Amino acid sequence: DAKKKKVFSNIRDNCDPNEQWDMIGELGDGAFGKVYKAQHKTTGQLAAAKMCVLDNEDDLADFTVEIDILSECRHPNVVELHEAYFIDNKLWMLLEYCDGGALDSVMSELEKGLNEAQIAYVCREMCRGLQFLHSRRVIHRDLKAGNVLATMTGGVKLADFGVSAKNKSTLQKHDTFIGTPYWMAPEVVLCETFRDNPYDFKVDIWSLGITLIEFAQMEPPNHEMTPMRVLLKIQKSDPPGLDQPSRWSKAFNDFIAKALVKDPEKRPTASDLLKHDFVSGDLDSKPLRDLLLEYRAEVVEE
Ligand SMILES: COc1ccc(Nc2ncnc(-c3cccnc3Nc3cc(NC(=O)c4cccc(C(F)(F)F)c4)ccc3C)n2)cc1
Repeated sequence: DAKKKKVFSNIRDNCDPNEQWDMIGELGDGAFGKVYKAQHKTTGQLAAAKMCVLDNEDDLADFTVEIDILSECRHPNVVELHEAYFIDNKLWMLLEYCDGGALDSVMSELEKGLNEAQIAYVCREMCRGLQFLHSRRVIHRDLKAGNVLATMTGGVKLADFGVSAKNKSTLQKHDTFIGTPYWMAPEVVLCETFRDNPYDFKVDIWSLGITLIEFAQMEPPNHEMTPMRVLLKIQKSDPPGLDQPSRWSKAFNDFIAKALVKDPEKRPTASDLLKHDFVSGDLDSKPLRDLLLEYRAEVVEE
């Protein structure tokens, strides 16, 4: 039938990825199954391979939303899907391997936040990724340092390892699912987002602002509070800012203030923010590449 046909449009049916790829290491054990570091047997290309066991066909339908998004959203600042396979009730997704890892791991391994030059460069790349996703009517909904991947050549890629809105329906079947609240926009906390609300995509702009504070301070605002307390605080309080504003430039403080506007209609778009002087200068990837070399040295040492 048409639906089944559609489901297999981006997926290789009944091909075994292990024929073309060697699993050479483990990258994580996600909510939906294992993630491996994989190497192509002939080209040597590296990939991150996620294998999910699907107990029935309609779970497959949920995962094809993610595959459709990744297949349609090809952009330098969005993680790239190489292949998807479906065999023996197992769904495999192989993505380009980002050899710098996720930026929250970099900060926790080095036990320090990013400096302003690194933050400005990463911020510009994230805004470009968001501008692209939003132009494709895709809302990320779970932006945070843990969902930003880097490459040793200075690439910055938006990813989504959690169980975000794309697969939310799977989770809502079992229980109500609320993501980590620290990065959550006020309108999400107040459940003011409703069907085809034209400002829904603005939730990513708020989370971007919170993620910039996370890059600067290693943790998002209110990280010391329980998730429930944070939900109340976000909707009640004025927008957060940097703990020590004087340590940072006026442009950085101003960019955060612009992104963290409580009213989504007044909050700027990613395109608006790309004109801000915090990210419109001549930004270089070198500060970020140097940080990743430091991180690699640390990790290799262990
Ligand atoms: C621990 O050290 C490392 C070192 C390198 C890496 N590099 C790396 N590179 C690429 N992917 C991954 C990865 C790690 C753990 C789990 N999943 C990963 N990638 C991945 C992402 C996805 N999906 C998305 O990123 C995604 C899903 C929905 C929407 C979107 C977006 F909106 F951003 F486009 C993105 C699907 C399958 C996989 C294997 N990890 C990670 C950890």
